[in-house]
Amino acid sequence: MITSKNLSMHYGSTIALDDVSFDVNEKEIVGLLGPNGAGKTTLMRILTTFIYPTRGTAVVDGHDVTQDPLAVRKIIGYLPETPPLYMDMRVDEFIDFVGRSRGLSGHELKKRIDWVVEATKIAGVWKHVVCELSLGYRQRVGLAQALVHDPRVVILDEPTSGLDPMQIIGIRQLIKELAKTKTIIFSTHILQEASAVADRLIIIDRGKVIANNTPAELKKIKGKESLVYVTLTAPKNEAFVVLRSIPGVRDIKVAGESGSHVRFLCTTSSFDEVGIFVNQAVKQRGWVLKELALQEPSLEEVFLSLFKTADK
Ligand SMILES: Nc1ncnc2c1ncn2[C@@H]1O[C@H](COP(=O)(O)OP(=O)(O)OP(=O)(O)O)[C@@H](O)[C@H]1O
Repeated sequence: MITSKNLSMHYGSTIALDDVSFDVNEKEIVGLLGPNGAGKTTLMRILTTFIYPTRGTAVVDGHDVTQDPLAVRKIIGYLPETPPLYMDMRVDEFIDFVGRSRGLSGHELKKRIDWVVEATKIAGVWKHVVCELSLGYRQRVGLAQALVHDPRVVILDEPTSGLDPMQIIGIRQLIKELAKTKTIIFSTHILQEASAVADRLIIIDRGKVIANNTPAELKKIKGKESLVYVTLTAPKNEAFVVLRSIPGVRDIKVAGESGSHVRFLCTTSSFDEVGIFVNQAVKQRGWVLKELALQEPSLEEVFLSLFKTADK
């Protein structure tokens, strides 16, 4: 549905995007993740044809963003970082205006308005003037204007920013619901949010894509070090010394003790070495091995290790 090939964007000497390529499939939810200034907004502004790239191409549903921007705009719903609202209009007037600007009228317009009012839960502020709305409601009206024309592709720049926890849950549910019929790209700083909602995460750092994986795949990306739990029926001090001597083991902690079992947590550069040495020690010393388990890294740990790697 979306293909980006070697996109670069330079603002003077600032390289906001550097050779960014990726694909987004139809009805996929893709989370764009990265620290401040990573290039997320720039990428979304290119895909929505608000700015043109310095180099490279992006194609949305067969339409090139630089050659056929109007065709792209027709099928995209966009919620920018700051919702594009007319402050002195009432919410009902504003959504009606956006719907008409998008070419809707009559029964079709009414049907779509009824749908966005329900989906974005703005019935309670429907007759309010936009400038009187709280940040959360402004965000929801921003979403309503992005969805009123039933776009096939929805691009949301930090859709949950400024929302309270209940509203955040509501927006996440809405994104999941929308993805039954639409392709969605959203940006966020919040890793938990991205992994809870997205089918795939594209992680950007200083204009470059440093990961493009499902949340499950990301967890499998091997960091430089692994955490391994080893539970033994063995004399604690002796077992500690043996584990400490295994090549690659940098740190050991006693993670728990129960009866004759001791649970160790080893930080190691090689899970395999720990396995080989522990099995040897168990055989030679008559210990009993109760557990040898690689602790799966959290997404946070993977995220941090990706950024550390990109630093080098
Ligand atoms: N109009 C502009 N003129 C000059 N530099 C810009 C402009 N827009 C963005 N930049 C620069 O491009 C880089 C990428 O910015 P961008 O806003 O795309 O990042 P972001 O990932 O969306 O950040 P944030 O999460 O803080 O919104 C930054 O260094 C930013 O300062």
